[in-house]
Amino acid sequence: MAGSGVFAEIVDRDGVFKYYSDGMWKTSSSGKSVPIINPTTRKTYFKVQACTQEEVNKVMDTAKIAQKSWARTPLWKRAELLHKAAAVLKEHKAPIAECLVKEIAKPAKDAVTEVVRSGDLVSYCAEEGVRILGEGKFLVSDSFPGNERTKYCLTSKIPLGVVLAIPPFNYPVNLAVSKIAPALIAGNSLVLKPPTQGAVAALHMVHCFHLAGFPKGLISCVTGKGSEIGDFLTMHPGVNCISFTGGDTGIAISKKAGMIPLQMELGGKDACIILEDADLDLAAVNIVKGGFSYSGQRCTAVKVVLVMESVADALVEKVKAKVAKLTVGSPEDDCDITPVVTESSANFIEGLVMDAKQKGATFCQEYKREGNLIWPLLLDHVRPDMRIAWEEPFGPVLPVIRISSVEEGIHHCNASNFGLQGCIFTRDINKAILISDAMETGTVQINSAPARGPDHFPFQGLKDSGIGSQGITNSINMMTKIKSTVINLPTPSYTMG
Ligand SMILES: NC(=O)C1=CN([C@@H]2O[C@H](COP(=O)(O)OP(=O)(O)OC[C@H]3O[C@@H](n4cnc5c(N)ncnc54)[C@H](OP(=O)(O)O)[C@@H]3O)[C@@H](O)[C@H]2O)C=CC1
Ligand SMILES: O=C(O)[C@H](O)COP(=O)(O)O
Repeated sequence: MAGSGVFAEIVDRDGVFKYYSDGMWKTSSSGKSVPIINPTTRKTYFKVQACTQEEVNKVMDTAKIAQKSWARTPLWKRAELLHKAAAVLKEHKAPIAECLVKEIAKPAKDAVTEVVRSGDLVSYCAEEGVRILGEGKFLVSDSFPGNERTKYCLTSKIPLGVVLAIPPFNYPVNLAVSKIAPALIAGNSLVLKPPTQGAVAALHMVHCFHLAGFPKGLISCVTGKGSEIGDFLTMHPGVNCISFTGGDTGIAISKKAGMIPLQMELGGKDACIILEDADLDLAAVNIVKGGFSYSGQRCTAVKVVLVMESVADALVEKVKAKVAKLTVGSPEDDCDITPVVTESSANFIEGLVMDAKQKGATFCQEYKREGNLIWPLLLDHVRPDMRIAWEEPFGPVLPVIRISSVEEGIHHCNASNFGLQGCIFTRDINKAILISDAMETGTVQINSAPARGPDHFPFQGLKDSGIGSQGITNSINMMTKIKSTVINLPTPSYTMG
């Protein structure tokens, strides 16, 4: 049960969940709260604090102070605390998963998986951090022309300072720890601004770090609508790095942020290219899993199928048969398709569907919606003049475009403003590599649906899909900078005896 047991201290007497600052759970002086609407019932289920700018300033001050002593904490001790946090997270997976079910309508099983995956990510990050931060580089001057060996250069990876983490609603725990753990193992302090939908799950996750015994002020969590408190956070002079996952908001942030490192993972329009020699059964399984998991609310979801005309009828029939077996209903019942996160999201999705209808797409199922719940919909014979061919529905609606050549498929994929992932189904590995090399996306999956996991794989978006690269190792490195220390010898010294 949310806010009970060890979590009782994170909620106030009025049932409003507190924010976390200076190692304590606090009620905001704003006297205002932000409602979290259960996507299934469309009624307020939780409330969180609407933090003030003054409270953000205080958080930044304590983060800056705490980071200085944290940077003097041995790597093995940092890792030890992260392992403890991972264990606490997993121990309390049930109440945290329940929050995900109520706040973002994540199917119960997937919700538990997200929390366990997050614990595993934190532990892997602890081990990886000890390894890669425990070594640097040693260079000698005479490797460059004209130099004797009179200089030794020692390089090490040093922390950036205060890292601001802003995760999205669809993974409010996993995409939070994917920023928190690398920041901490690298010696930074961390300020978290969770998504409104998913904030209570995130607060429970933060409490697990609190219970693990991290130093006061090192980790903070401020809540409030991104549209109200977001700019103050991302433009705050106390922030030394921003790691953001979400939509076009990230593009706006990148234009406002100062001279600081940015890690952005944004939207996607992941294309699935089906060649004539593809295993259509395998492709159909992956298209349904990739296109409809968590009701399509994943940046790595399959967002458009580009299928060779000669096999299109057969593929569409296979996909239709699998779509018909998807269960539709409440996340508590572990249905495959659950309500999308907000009414505005459902309205946006409906707009794309109506546009496709008006322009003549073939509806493989009747369009059906009840509140935020939209039944899975496959649209065939989609054409490039339809919005759904290019825009990201972030919902259970999947367009199929029939192509007459592989080049046409690659062209459509590369004409998108997005460049996150893509996938190819073919039995010819040579063709797969050629197409993969031609696709302007950060990742290409061969014979499987796009996916970010496993979480140690490098994960990056090109074009409007992001800045920099995620994945545990890349995130750790991105949250450090290099420092060189040069020892100057009075005379050349060669170590060859
Ligand atoms: N690449 C990915 O993995 C994801 C992409 N998306 C894309 O984004 C779209 C919208 O999803 P959503 O989660 O609402 O994404 P948003 O980009 O709107 O929100 C992502 C995060 O940014 C916060 N935020 C909002 N405005 C600001 C601001 N001005 N400054 C700082 N932070 C801000 C949000 O807080 P708050 O919730 O309080 O607004 C949330 O924590 C989706 O339809 C999808 O296209 C969404 C999720 C994941
Ligand atoms: O932001 C997202 O939607 C996630 O990065 C997708 O992660 P997944 O591929 O593991 O679901």
